[in-house]
Amino acid sequence: MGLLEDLKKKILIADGAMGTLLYSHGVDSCFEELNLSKSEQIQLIHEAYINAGANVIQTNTYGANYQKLARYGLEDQVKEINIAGARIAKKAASQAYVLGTIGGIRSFRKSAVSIEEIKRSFREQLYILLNEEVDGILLETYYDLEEIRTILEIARKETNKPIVANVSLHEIGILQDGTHLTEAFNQLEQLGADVVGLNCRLGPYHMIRSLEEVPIPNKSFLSVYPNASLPEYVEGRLVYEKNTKYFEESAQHFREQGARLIGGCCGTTPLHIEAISNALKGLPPITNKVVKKQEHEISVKSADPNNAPPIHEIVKQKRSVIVELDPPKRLGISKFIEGAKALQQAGIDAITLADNSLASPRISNVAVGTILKTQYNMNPLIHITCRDRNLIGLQSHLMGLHTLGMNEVLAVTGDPSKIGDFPGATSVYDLSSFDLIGLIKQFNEGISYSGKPLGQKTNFSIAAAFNPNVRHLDKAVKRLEKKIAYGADYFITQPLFNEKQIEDVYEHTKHLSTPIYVGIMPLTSARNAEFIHHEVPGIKLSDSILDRMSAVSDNPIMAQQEGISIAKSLIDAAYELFNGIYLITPFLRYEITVELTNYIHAKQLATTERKVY
Ligand SMILES: Cc1cc2nc3c(=O)[nH]c(=O)nc-3n(C[C@H](O)[C@H](O)[C@H](O)COP(=O)(O)OP(=O)(O)OC[C@H]3O[C@@H](n4cnc5c(N)ncnc54)[C@H](O)[C@@H]3O)c2cc1C
Ligand code: MET
Ligand SMILES: [Zn+2]
Repeated sequence: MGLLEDLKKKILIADGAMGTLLYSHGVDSCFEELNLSKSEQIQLIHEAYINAGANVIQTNTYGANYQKLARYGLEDQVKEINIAGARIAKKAASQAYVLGTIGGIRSFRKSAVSIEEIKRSFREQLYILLNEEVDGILLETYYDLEEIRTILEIARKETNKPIVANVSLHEIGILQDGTHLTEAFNQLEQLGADVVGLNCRLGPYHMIRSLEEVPIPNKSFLSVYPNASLPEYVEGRLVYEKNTKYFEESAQHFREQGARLIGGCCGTTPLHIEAISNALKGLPPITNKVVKKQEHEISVKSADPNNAPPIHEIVKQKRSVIVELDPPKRLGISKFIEGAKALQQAGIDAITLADNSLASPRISNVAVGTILKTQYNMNPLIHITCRDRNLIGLQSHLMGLHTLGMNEVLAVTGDPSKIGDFPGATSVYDLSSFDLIGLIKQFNEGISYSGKPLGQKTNFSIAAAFNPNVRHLDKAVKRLEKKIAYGADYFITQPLFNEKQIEDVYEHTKHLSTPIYVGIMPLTSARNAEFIHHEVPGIKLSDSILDRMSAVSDNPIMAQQEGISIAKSLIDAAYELFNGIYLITPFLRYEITVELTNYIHAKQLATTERKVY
């Protein structure tokens, strides 16, 4: 009799957690290494699950791959650890089937490990486990559909043994990339999974609700390995509920949803497995069920469109000036408001508000942006960094901006904390700038990161950063192309200080139809020029600019005038080639950026309009 033949006829009980059980026993190191150093402890756990009623157990090899073992410096022991894991489980198994388990590597951070590295590490573990003649392969805790699809394809080519493919959900019925569970199961079935199912992250309640939306698969069997509950922090440790009675009831519901392989994931213990086993004793599997309508099919309506056209449309059609005026570093905003009003009067298209630029805290750009918008009818463009907010904070921030009707955003990585006022502060970087652009684009489709409907579509016009102050402009342009692919509507550059460089940027980007605002930052003194030249990564001033500023180093008024005059020459160069100019106001000296705005508008009157971007 094989595992699949058994599943045709009956419900099989699987085992529960290994990792969290060891953790609850005080183990805080690499769980899989215990296959070598404490094999009896692992064997006792397998036996406890079998005594509790498990017909199917899994090897203690969930994280025994190159990538995860490397965190403990154990990457050269992949072979020994997997061999030992398989042998211990087989020794404990008696009548039970032994699945060789291979856990997912990516969690929600797609870019962390490349698909090539994942393939390599998967193949290595797979061959070892197959070589040890396990009864089947268990793929578990895959948040990333691309990852499990890729490795399932590899596994299916390598073996005819049963493969169980378990994904982990982000929300009820929905995977991280927004795919509905029914669709995910279909794909896994088509790629040859014999059993498809769910494990980890959610407890029985959310898994049952998820399965309610999924038909019983045609060709494969359904598995479910819920966590015991949501975890709680108690005295610094994660603790799950000891809810065995609840597991008895839940087991009945899993059966009603068509599950045939039922076990547990994090937080479950032999007592949970005993509860499931008792609840289902002698009960046949269900073959038919009524499928509930998918909850996330709520129609998504567009939010009220903003009256002003988005910036990327404006700059496609006409010359456009946007000006950065940073929120103050100290409390009190009267000078800031004065500056904003002066720039508004000068006729700029948007005022851009940095997000703690140079990694130093400033008054929240949303706070000052709200005042500008609601009290002065201005159009704030909000910079958003990935540095200061985790995924939860970013989504909340975006929903807040939409609610306030602020649709202009610039998605950037953010300057590193090291350069700012608090060099020890944590930098979050849950998302890269690419991911953030992609997330905002997805918001425009009305879908959150997890694939959950937002109830409305947002109208964000998405700017992205372009840093041409790099050694290889080609590479920077490749990043632009990638940002466009992720959904960037237009670009804003770092300040440029060299006419020749502006031409280079044009030559390298003229194949793109995405508009670019060229950054111009007026220098304010010779020291300011020296600092930028020598200390700001990537930025180099031309010799002539350094000389010009140095010549007026004794006279602050003349230095400011010289800075403005240099900025005008740079504007002249940019004006020839680009529709968009992005002026950066130094140290809240808005009179400088007002003067430059007036200069651009005067040029505009004097020259014939040309449509270039
Ligand atoms: C218009 C504009 C506004 C900004 N506003 C803010 C702000 O409000 N707050 C703030 O903290 N920071 C701000 N920044 C700074 C920005 O976050 C940093 O310059 C950051 O290092 C790059 O951001 P990015 O979004 O361009 O990142 P990415 O293009 O995603 O770059 C990320 C990383 O890759 C590196 N990189 C970029 N290009 C290349 C290349 N060609 N080759 C190799 N490596 C490369 C970068 O150095 C960076 O470490 C702004 C930058 C610009 C251009
Ligand atoms: N089944 C494995 C274990 O219990 C994986 C859990 S999901 C992080 O250790
Ligand atoms: Zn788990």
